[in-house]
Amino acid sequence: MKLSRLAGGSAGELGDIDIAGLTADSREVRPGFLFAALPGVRHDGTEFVPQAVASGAVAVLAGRSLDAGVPLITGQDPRRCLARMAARFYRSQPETVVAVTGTNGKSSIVWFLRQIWAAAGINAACLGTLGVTTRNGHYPGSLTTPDPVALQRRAAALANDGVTHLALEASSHGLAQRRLDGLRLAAGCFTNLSHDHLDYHSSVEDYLEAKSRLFAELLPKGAPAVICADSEHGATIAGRAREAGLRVVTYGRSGADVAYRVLEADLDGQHLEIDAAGERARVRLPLVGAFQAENAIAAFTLATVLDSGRRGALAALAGLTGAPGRLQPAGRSAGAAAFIDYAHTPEALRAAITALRPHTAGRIVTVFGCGGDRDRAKRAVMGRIAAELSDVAIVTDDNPRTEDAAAIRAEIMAACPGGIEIGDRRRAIVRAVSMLRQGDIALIAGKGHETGQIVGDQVLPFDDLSVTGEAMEALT
Ligand SMILES: CC(=O)N[C@H]1[C@@H](OP(=O)(O)OP(=O)(O)OC[C@H]2O[C@@H](n3ccc(=O)[nH]c3=O)[C@H](O)[C@@H]2O)O[C@H](CO)[C@@H](O)[C@@H]1O[C@H](C)C(=O)N[C@@H](C)C(=O)N[C@H](CCC(=O)O)C(=O)O
Ligand SMILES: Nc1ncnc2c1ncn2[C@@H]1O[C@H](COP(=O)(O)OP(=O)(O)OP(=O)(O)O)[C@@H](O)[C@H]1O
Ligand SMILES: N[C@H](CCC[C@H](N)C(=O)O)C(=O)O
Ligand SMILES: [Mg+2]
Repeated sequence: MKLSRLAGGSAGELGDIDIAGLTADSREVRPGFLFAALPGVRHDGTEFVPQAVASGAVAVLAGRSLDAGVPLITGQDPRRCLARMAARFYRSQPETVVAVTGTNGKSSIVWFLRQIWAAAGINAACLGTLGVTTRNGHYPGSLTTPDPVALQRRAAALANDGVTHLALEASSHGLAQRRLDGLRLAAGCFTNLSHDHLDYHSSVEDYLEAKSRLFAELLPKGAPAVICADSEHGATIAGRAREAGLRVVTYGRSGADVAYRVLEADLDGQHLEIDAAGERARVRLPLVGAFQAENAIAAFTLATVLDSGRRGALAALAGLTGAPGRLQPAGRSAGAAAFIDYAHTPEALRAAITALRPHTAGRIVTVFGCGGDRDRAKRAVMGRIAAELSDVAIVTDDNPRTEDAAAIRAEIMAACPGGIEIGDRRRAIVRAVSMLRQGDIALIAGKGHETGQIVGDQVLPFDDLSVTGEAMEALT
């Protein structure tokens, strides 16, 4: 593609060069590429311009003027320019793209929405922490919201494969770093906001600001903003959405547009009563836990506010398959049950333990830890929540990464009175399961679908689901 077209006409007389690809990483530059020199957390990408040019970059995008020795495009917001260039470069995207943001629930909602669409015969995909899922299969990914070049490349590949509907996760990093700024969005969803990533965002306000970009800046006027009415920050986001000319739609126990209540719950699912568009319906959701009902209702609201019929969407709820690692059953024996869950934030841990409480007359034994090289402030809070809400709390290792695992556990233990410390995750799980008596539940939290444990720079194979399942089988 010609540089002038790629730049949206802003490259002036230098725009006749052909651009073969684009990247923000000098190590990935190939001959004929445009290199985007972006300001980062650790480096300023302009440091790498000489290296990029030496590797064959024929144009540079930067936030300020500099002597690159090749045509230079400057923009005040180079991350946004890169996202838009990537969209022009890869050209297509699925017709309907929905972005879901919030601290918790994103992966679950996009996972459910894809299934509701698929049940209506739509060729749909979802993209996020769990990777990309289409009707043809599942492709693992690494980031929740990929960088804009990878994201636009993927969106185009999906569209070229006939995918018309895409539900994707908009992480706060992704929104702050403009990774989604090249997409044409049809609707947005806000779930909730609670303590997370305060190592990256300077304050809760800054974190909320990143999330609100989806509504204030990215969605086109008139698009639906689907917001959880039960969330503390829902009203703030709804205000921002209205100011931006969006159509606010709320869901939840107190939702104005889609309201629901749980009538009955057991270890295999729950009966919901749903009020939407002046009609009341009952559905059996084959998933456990209050937060899963909330996420399923979010997906139902998104589907119906766009183009899916209400009746089909209700029927699809009854057939939903849970997202891997989200309150996923991991075995039942001797009258006890075990679940694994991806709760790695304080509110998620609270939601997971609270979700299981109505399902047991017995005790809840919680196994959890905290990841290294991540927000330290959440460790004590998670310790307190686990101690308060569970009957037994076992503190173990999550992904220590480059930190000292014992030091992470000590920060949790300091706020987890009565907690039992077992660093080795397998031993912690086996111990938790061995404590179970008739009616008890074990909750193995923090790693959900992950299949490795990150220790230093190594990823050691580890899977909560199979370790817990084996321990449950051995329980008599
Ligand atoms: C903290 C964070 O979000 N970092 C992202 C950020 O990197 P950075 O600001 O640290 O980059 P940097 O190292 O300072 O370098 C600045 C620039 O120079 C470039 N560079 C760097 C070195 C070099 O040799 N050559 C070169 O060109 C880098 O590619 C970058 O563009 O910008 C990079 C490129 O634009 C991203 O790839 C990188 O994501 C890294 C991989 C990452 O791990 N991000 C995680 C924390 C993340 O985004 N997580 C979210 C949230 C998940 C959740 O909600 O739980 C996600 O969406 O997954
Ligand atoms: N609606 C919700 N309210 C509160 N907690 C929730 C909700 N949905 C999910 N959770 C908790 O958050 C965990 C992660 O859920 P999910 O993967 O759907 O969220 P996410 O926003 O994609 O998270 P991440 O940012 O880590 O990708 C769940 O395992 C559960 O513990
Ligand atoms: N996307 C999140 C996942 C955290 C998962 C948890 N197991 C941990 O390692 O803290 C992160 O990278 O912060
Ligand atoms: Mg996710």
